[in-house]
Amino acid sequence: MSTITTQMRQQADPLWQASFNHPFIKELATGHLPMAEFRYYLKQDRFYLQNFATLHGKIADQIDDPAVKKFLYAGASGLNDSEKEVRTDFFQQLQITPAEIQTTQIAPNAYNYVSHMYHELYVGSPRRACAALLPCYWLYNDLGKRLIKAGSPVKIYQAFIETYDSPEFTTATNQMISIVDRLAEKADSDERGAMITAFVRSSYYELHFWEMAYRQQKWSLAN
Ligand SMILES: Cc1ncc(C[n+]2csc(CCO)c2C)c(N)n1
Repeated sequence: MSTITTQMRQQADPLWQASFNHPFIKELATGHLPMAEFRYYLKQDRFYLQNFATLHGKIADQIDDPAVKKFLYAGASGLNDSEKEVRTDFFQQLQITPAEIQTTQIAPNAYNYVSHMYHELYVGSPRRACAALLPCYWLYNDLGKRLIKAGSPVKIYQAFIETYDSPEFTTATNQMISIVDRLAEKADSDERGAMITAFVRSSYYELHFWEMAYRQQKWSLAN
């Protein structure tokens, strides 16, 4: 029997391929991505990252396994250091001020993605919530490894790519993959199925996060 994370990755593959081929990613690499779209992404991602850290803590509260608890509490205390530093830097470079952040409306896909993760924890289980967190690490690590080969001619895009290719981030990703595999060992087949669904749905929201930024999505039909 293959591991649950292998099954997850296989089932989500069409969504992952669509992320790798999304114009936001392609243009990030060529340097043609309009800065307005990257700024939009960063502002929406701020909301995502804050909730992502909060969720780590809330899941850790409910998990028994001490090693998993420790990993999640570390994630709750903030993002990994390089990601945090790089984001502060980006906001300064692009002059995204606290006032601009305050007046930013959270867009539908960012809201839906975060809501999905809370749903997995509070209506589902801590195991399902961990499965929902995994594409965040894993997809970005895969993207980092792919994009680093050619890099980007735009300095800030290159810095963004480098964050996700670092050895620390690869280690964290591998730890999270092992955690999900371990949590699945004691789950029955319904729960395992629900974990896979949670992972595939997060992969969908990851894909639509690029689309959201590329289209500068709003709460209206006209875009
Ligand atoms: C929509 C979205 N998905 C994933 C990440 C990447 N990411 C966010 S938190 C974290 C864990 C450790 O820092 C990682 C890898 C992102 N930035 N935005």
